[in-house]
Amino acid sequence: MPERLVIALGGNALQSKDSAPTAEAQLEVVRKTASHIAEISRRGYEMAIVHGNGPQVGRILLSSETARDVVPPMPFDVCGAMSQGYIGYHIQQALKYALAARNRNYPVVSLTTQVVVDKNDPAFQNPTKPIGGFYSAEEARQLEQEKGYVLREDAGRGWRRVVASPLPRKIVEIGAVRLLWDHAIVITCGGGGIPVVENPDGTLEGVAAVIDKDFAAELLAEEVDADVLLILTEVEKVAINFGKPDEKDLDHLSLAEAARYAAEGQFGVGSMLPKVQAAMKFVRTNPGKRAIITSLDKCLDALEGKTGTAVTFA
Ligand SMILES: Nc1ncnc2c1ncn2[C@@H]1O[C@H](COP(=O)(O)OP(=O)(O)O)[C@@H](O)[C@H]1O
Ligand SMILES: NC(=O)OP(=O)(O)O
Repeated sequence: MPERLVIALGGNALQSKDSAPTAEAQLEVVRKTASHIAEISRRGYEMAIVHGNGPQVGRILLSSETARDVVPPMPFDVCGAMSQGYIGYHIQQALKYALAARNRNYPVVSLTTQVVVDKNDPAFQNPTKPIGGFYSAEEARQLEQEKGYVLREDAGRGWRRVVASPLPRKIVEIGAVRLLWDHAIVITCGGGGIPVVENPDGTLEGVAAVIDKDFAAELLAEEVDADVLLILTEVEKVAINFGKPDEKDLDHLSLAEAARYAAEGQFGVGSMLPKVQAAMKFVRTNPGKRAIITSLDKCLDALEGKTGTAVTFA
């Protein structure tokens, strides 16, 4: 049986820090990302792909709000759906090409995916998810006053708008993902999924939030009974004492070690911490399985156990 992967793609798989955040620049980065994913597919793994959307949904929202005198602004959930659509389109197009270059005529499909959140999730009272671009402290103050945004300093890189990031509870389209799994590479739960709440009468309603894509990928991995949750980001390994002279890369983290380091504050809140938490949840629920945190360009070596940080139950 081929190993089944759920791959979570981080920001660097979609955008480069060195270029303007245009659609064209994104497609160029996505083409490189797609060649890594196509190579994973060529080695015989089955997979679904989850991607982030923080920078993209923030910019769509800003465009929509800026043009409010000309066209009615799009609600937040619709902006999330738009980000899912265009990022999925880029990955779908680039991956088809990268697979064909390896003589793999394998279908790729991106699925507009809604993810149910709890409307009483405390995250709605405490926005934490950075979206869009960066501002100076002065611009941030001005935006807070003029537009009522909430902005926070983001890891020494500048100020960013933050929005609620509730936990994913249920993937609405999971039945479609399961049907598609045996026939295609499915791009799903993009941007963590379009956040919706369930009304008492069973109807769904979009809400203003951005779900963490690593947590959504974890839920998906549980739901499709994946063998591996593969979280791809900028760093090859999770470290302790990150950014300090005594920084130490970790090849392996047991659940107990991960919990201890997390309690010590070893993982960046809003960056590495959610990845480690997602990995912990996956192996807690599936004690025989593994989660891997590594960089995009090391993904194959990491799957073969040669690098990356493997998170396992024991
Ligand atoms: N303990 C740690 N070990 C490794 N990287 C860490 C650690 N704490 C924080 N980080 C940072 O977290 C980043 C990954 O988070 P982020 O960039 O938000 O993820 P994403 O790839 O999903 O966009 C790494 O590139 C690194 O800068
Ligand atoms: N939705 C989400 O987690 O996006 P980022 O990975 O871009 O923060």
